[in-house]
Amino acid sequence: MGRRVVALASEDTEFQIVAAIDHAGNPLLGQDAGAVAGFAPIGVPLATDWPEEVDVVIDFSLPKALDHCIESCVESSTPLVVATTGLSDEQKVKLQAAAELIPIVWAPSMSLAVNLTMKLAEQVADTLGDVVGGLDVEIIERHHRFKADAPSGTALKFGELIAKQLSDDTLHVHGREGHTGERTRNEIGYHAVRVGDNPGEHTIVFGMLGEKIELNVAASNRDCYASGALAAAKWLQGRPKGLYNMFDVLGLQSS
Ligand SMILES: NC(=O)C1=CN([C@@H]2O[C@H](COP(=O)(O)OP(=O)(O)OC[C@H]3O[C@@H](n4cnc5c(N)ncnc54)[C@H](OP(=O)(O)O)[C@@H]3O)[C@@H](O)[C@H]2O)C=CC1
Ligand SMILES: O=C(O)C1=N[C@H](C(=O)O)C[C@H](O)C1
Repeated sequence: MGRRVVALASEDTEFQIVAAIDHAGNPLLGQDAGAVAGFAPIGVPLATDWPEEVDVVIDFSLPKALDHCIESCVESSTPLVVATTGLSDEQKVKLQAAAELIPIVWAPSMSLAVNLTMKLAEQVADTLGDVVGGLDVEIIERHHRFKADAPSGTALKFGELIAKQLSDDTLHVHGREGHTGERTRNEIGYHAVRVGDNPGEHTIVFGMLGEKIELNVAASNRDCYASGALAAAKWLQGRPKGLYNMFDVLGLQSS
């Protein structure tokens, strides 16, 4: 994702890339970030040093890298876009605490289509929550074989938003195996498929007795996430401290 963010930002005159951060063990350190992204050099080497003064930081990394990123942004009062998924509960609390000091956009998917589909999913769950015979919700996500976390942060977010529209005692069930017995009415099932270079696909199945609805949203490439993160970075400029998400950025927040 770092490569695509660099590529799209370097084509956008509103951005000036001043740093590209990776960890000390990365063999590409010292190489020009533009060239690493497959384009012309931009005069910014891949480095470990945190820049002193920047307008915004975009983080697509690993949970283990995020703590340092949050601390550095708080220390330098820099707005932050967090796209990394698979955070621990402790990290989520840390992020919330940091948002009391700096403006942060945090979202498991920066994609416009995914965020819009989340709104549709909320609407379906709200409308069908009490349907006669019951509503079964299953979330199937597909990603590339390199993905480190499962289920995807986006699948978990879909589940969280849908659960808010259903009963308070919703159970989140990850996969099924063996003699599971009948499916209960109050569970949301998650299924993580890892195949090839899939850039991300989510299918939300709302199953009833006699009919079903499926919402499917699929990326053709990863630029939807990079461009969403860049839109979030622009949107953050001049915002007060606080924790925001892509619904805020895209104007999809319900009143
Ligand atoms: N919110 C969204 O829209 C999206 C979120 N994501 C999430 O973004 C994250 C990154 O995804 P992706 O780019 O595919 O993953 P990659 O593994 O390809 O990239 C992660 C990068 O972070 C580097 N890294 C590791 N440790 C550190 C560190 N301590 N400091 C700085 N950089 C470090 C890795 O280096 P090395 O390879 O050497 O370990 C690697 O270059 C994942 O959590 C993914 O789920 C992805 C797409 C969209
Ligand atoms: O790792 C990925 O690739 C993606 N991760 C995010 C997630 O976990 O939801 C977003 C997107 O689906 C791509």
